[in-house]
Amino acid sequence: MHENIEDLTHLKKLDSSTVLQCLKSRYKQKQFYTWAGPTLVALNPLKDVPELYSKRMMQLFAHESFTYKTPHIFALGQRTLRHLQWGLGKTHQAIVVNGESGAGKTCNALYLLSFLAAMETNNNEVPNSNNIEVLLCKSNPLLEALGNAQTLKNENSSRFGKLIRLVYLGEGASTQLVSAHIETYLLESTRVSRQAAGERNFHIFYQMLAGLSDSVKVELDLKDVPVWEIASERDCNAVDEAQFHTTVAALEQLSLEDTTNQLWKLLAALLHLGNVKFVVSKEGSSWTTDQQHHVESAARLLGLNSNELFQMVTVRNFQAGSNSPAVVRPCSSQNECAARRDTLIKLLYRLMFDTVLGSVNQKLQHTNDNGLSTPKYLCILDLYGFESFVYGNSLEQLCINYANERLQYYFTINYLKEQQVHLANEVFFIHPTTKHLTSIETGLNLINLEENVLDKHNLISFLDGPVSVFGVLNEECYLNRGCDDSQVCIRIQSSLTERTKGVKSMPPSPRMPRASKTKAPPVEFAIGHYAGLVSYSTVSMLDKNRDYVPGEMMSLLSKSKSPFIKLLLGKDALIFNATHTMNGRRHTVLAKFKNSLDNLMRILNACDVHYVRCIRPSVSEMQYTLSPSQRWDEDYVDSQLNACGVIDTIKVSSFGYPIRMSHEEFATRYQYLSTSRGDCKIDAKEICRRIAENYPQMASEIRVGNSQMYATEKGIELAERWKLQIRNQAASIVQRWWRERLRRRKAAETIQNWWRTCLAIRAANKVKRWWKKKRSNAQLLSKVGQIFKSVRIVQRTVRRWLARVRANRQLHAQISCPSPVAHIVANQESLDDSNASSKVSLNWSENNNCAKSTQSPSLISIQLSRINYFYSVGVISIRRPPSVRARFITRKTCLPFSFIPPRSQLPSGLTDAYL
Ligand SMILES: Nc1ncnc2c1ncn2[C@@H]1O[C@H](COP(=O)(O)OP(=O)(O)OP(=O)(O)O)[C@@H](O)[C@H]1O
Repeated sequence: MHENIEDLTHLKKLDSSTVLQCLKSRYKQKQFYTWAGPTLVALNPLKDVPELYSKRMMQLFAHESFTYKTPHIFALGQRTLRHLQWGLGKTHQAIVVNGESGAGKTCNALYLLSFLAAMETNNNEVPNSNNIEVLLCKSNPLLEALGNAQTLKNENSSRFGKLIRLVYLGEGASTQLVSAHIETYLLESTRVSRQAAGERNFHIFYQMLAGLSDSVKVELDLKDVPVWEIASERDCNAVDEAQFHTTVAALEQLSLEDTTNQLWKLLAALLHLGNVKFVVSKEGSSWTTDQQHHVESAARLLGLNSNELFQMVTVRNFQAGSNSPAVVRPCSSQNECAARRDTLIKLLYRLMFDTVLGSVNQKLQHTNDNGLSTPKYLCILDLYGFESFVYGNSLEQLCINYANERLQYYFTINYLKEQQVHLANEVFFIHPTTKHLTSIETGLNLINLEENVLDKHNLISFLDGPVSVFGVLNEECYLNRGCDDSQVCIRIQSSLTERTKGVKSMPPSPRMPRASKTKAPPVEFAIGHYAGLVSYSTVSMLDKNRDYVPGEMMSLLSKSKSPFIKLLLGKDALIFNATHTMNGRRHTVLAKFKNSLDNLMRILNACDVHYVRCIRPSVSEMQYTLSPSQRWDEDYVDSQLNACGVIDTIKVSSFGYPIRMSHEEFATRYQYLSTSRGDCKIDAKEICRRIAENYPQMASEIRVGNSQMYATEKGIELAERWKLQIRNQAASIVQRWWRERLRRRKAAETIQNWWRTCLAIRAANKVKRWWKKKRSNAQLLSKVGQIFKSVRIVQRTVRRWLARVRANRQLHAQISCPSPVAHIVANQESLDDSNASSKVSLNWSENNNCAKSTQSPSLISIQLSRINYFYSVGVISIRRPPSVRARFITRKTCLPFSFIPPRSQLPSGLTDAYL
């Protein structure tokens, strides 16, 4: 019965066969991921397993406690993100996904990216289409279309290396993804013009041929062409058309729809150029072609003159010195013409790839940097896998394998060796109850890395040192002395004979003629890489390394009327200049590649690196129909495990502590776990010791070393959990105390309220009483007032009456007293009488002077029978015109003082009396 455990470091027996059996039994149970200490071993299922990467799984792994138990690519993503958020180890984090071609690197990197994107949107919200994580996921199909191709090993092989740098801002849970940048390494541009048998060009060509509408094809002259030399339509497969729409959608989603048409134009031009073949002209001194229509189409699509284009491809410009005039000479052979044509095709494709990538990077650029916090990077490196073909490994394979070699060396030095040296030098504080790790105390003798590391170091210096494969190839390119392929091969072999550790004798390839029989010059050399022996062919290696772009090609392209070509060249002007060294020589492909790898290593050095080792269970074609056990090729898996150092990792990790931090950092972070917190006299190391003492459960997970603290992932998880627990307890104490305070305050307020209410009631009662009293007084007053009012009315009435009586009396008295005032006395009978005038006694002074007198009487009384008529106003004049008896002219109306009978009752002749 084989052990089936989730972490290979927990195996009782740490050897290859036990590890293999464990992985095999897990593979059969469809458990494709296994921990090897901090490293994740990912077995390629060779078929889709959607349930393994579902949204539900993402949600499960987003939950912290799940992280360190179940091996999964999401668990590694979650762990790395936690390290970034908590600031464990270095500020920046990196995940290196490596393995052979077809082992599943790209798939795992994509799942990782989608998990990180989901974590950013909290797994359930609908993300904004302009969010960085969404744009990143959208850019993937586009980059795959432009940079992936079908190879013998993998139907969707990445033909470029990719470093995705995610930029986060903020601390802890508020850490947020703000931008991203995709850096690419060495696009295999030679594939555009030529592919090995059984392989295809980049996917985009087939997608275009399968998906473009007829009208667009007519516009691009793509119709009715029997064969395309660089991307045969016959190689189109069922998924190309569907993928064409995905690529177009990705271009639209990234707002690059303007580029789409230009892209098809450029790719169509490359197809046309690829079909151009060269024949010697009739005169024999120049070149011509049978495919003039392809030249015409290519020139039209590139915005160039067709004659100039053909001329540029078939005629070379020489310049002996910078001051000497240029010499123009036709190419010496068909191959030379074809090479110049291919250079143009490769150049345009590479520029197009860089421009599209530049646009994608612009979209992913950081927009809301608040400048308050320093950015933290989470890098995902998906570099091409180790490659070794039976025949035809060339400069591309040399670069790819060199990159893998350097990554492997980095891993060996930075992880395994460092672990070993560190653990050996540290004298650990071991808790008395722990019987674990006695091997550390007695010394680390389990792994002997010395020789291994030195070997790798030698091999890398053999590849890129001053006297090395790269050295020879670069030197030959710079000297340009016309060395042929076999001379280069011999130079590589002979100049490095003393360093034969790296160069091993290589049996001739089956396809190569045997040297002994044919005496053919050697064109192959072999290198013993960490992953196996690889034979490289030097055929065309120098040309590929030189990657020469003729000046006349650049000047012709700069005359293009196409704005897209101008855009590509705008970038290339910089690239073209940058490809020249200080001494005027052009940088070779190998030199540029080494520079970019040096840069990559610098980035990785600034990061805490986590590894995903992808393992392909079988070397043969994808065997979807076979059962998992049938798909398992033990020797092949074993070689991969050994090659990528999984076995070494397991050995070191079984007693290693991947997380390290200074005593001070640990003490500050976990001081809550120490009983002596806040005591400044105790040093950080002592606090760490006390923490380790306080928690024996953590003893095997956390070690107090001489120079720093060591912890396992589990140890940190436990420490974080306890820290949280203590914080929660402290928080609940503070809350309790605070609530108690609030309750007391509330109680005091209640008492104060009650007392204030009592006081208020008392005061109110007082006011009420006073008011009552006041009101009774007021009532009394109002009664008195009413009495007074009544009294006043009575008084007024009485006074009026008295005044009237007095006036009457006065009137009577006036009448009786002789005065110059007219006194008219009339009786009723006389008035009634028709001859009244005779009876009315008008008694006034005959002298009318009184009317003029200023002393007019104040009251005139006219008695008619029993009625007295009073006129109290001064009479100005009394007249007796002949028509009436008498007329009294008064100063003002006499009405208020007079009793005026109705006119009908007035005696005739007194009509005016009341004027
Ligand atoms: N986790 C996985 N789930 C399902 N299928 C997978 C998985 N990993 C890999 N595969 C299958 O294996 C194939 C090769 O994987 P992938 O392209 O990721 O390899 P690679 O290591 O990136 O290769 P290269 O270096 O050539 O780009 C995929 O096309 C897919 O069919």
